[in-house]
Amino acid sequence: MAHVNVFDTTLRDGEQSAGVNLNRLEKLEIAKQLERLGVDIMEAGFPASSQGDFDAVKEIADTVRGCSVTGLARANKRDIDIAWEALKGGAEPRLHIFLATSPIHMTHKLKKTPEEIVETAVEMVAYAKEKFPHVQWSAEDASRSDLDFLVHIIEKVIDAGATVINLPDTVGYTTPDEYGKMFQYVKEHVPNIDKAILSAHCHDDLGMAVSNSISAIEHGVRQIEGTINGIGERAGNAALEEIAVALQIRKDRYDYQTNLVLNEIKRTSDLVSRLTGMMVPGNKAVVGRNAFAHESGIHQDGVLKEASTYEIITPAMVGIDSNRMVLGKHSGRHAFKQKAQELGFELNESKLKEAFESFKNLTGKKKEVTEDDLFAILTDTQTENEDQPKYEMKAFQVQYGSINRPTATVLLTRPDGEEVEKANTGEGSVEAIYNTLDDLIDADVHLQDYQLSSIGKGRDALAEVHVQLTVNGVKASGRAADQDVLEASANAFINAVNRTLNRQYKDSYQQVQV
Ligand SMILES: CC(=O)SCCNC(=O)CCNC(=O)[C@H](O)C(C)(C)COP(=O)(O)OP(=O)(O)OC[C@H]1O[C@@H](n2cnc3c(N)ncnc32)[C@H](O)[C@@H]1OP(=O)(O)O
Ligand SMILES: CC(C)C(=O)C(=O)O
Ligand SMILES: [Mg+2]
Repeated sequence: MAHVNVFDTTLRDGEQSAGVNLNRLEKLEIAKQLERLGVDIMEAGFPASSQGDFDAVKEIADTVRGCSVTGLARANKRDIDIAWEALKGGAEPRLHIFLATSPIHMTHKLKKTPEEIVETAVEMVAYAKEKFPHVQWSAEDASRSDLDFLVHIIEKVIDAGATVINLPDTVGYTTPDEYGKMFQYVKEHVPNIDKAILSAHCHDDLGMAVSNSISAIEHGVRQIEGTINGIGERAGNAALEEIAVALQIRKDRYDYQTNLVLNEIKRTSDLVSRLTGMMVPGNKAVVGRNAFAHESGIHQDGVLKEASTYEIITPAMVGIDSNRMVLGKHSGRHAFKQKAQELGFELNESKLKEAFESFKNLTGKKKEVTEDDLFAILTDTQTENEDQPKYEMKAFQVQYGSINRPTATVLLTRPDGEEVEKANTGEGSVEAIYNTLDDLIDADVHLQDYQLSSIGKGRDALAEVHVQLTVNGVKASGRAADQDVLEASANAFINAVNRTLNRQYKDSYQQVQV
């Protein structure tokens, strides 16, 4: 199995993401985690670019011992000298010099001829080699460079002392096939290529950074550059966690290994996301919040029976505790039952059916059904005596305005099955409902206490109402939860009345039994 070095550039190219700015301590914290993750080389920054970056690179180089620390430099003596000052205390001082080789960059940006580019590259690699034991040279914009020019300059910089040759797809333009062939061509045509390790550095402008990187590995590259969470210039770099996990999961096809400690991936991703402020999209491969979440019933059922039906990566492999069953609009009975059991409810089939219907009903009204919502639904269903006669509200309507007295119309099924409807008014909407219910219920009912609270947060939180009533002189409490405050209020009232009916029913039942 061939070994592929992991070159992490989260702290350099990753920090080049628009809007990201890490201070020295933040960089150090990420560097320590990258060391735990097992990267072979970390690019800690661009020392000549600012005093802040110089200080951060120096501190990281002086601190980290588990891997090689490198820094970026343009092809000029000043950048190289400053980089040496920052990196010389490192365990294995390493410099990364870059110079563009594409016609577009040479002509318009550097304003140099190809010959001048070769001369500068050779001179600067040789200069760097006087200080650094390891020098990596990058042909910026290699994927848009002339292949024979690349072959020519690579041979020269290897002769000048470069031990790693990086051929970046700087603008994310290449395709897996084309990028692979470029490395193949270089391997076949550069006579001294065996003296250097080939490296790939891909950007994600066309969404192909990871595929391009893997193609490069298949064509002889033994160092892969990228960032955690794929952050980086423009659309970002190749996401290292995706490459490492792809190599592991598809080891049947890819005979390569890295030193990455895969179960440190999640922690590294969280840390980078928090400190850079670059949120990881929910659907991001390997580390996204939804990468191990299942909401649709068929998938949940499959995963509950055998996780590998819909999961190709185990959460534990990348340091995530477990998969998540998200109960929502697309969920089915199997997952609902499992969640109910997790929450401590043992429901019989008919109660499960009833609770499931209430849950599905709620998913039509609410974007996310939380555990608290489920608890409320399951408590209601579990504590409801299904065999007993009861009042049930079929429909209600409240007319409310600042001028007119609120009026409630309620359609109710009585315990004997008869449907009755009445309307009444009140000082407020809840009182109008309660006065109407009073008229419809065959008992002397008095409200003693009413409490309203919310289950969860947000505009779509459930309202929970607790009431204390006296029903024919007997104290009764009732509760109900609903997304609508008025519906919860009505149902809490009815629930309290039904509970006294249940008590009477039970008493009479027990008398018959005796
Ligand atoms: C593909 C990449 O990711 S490359 C890395 C990109 N990263 C960064 O640029 C982040 C840090 N950069 C910076 O802080 C600044 O750009 C600095 C400090 C490096 C330079 O700042 P300034 O001196 O103000 O120059 P500025 O950034 O405007 O222009 C870049 C100069 O470097 C030159 N240059 C670009 N690449 C190279 C190179 N590889 N070797 C030598 N010179 C280079 C440009 O031609 C230009 O030179 P000019 O001033 O003679 O026209
Ligand atoms: C500095 C180089 C390697 C780079 O980041 C790129 O070309 O994308
Ligand atoms: Mg880059």
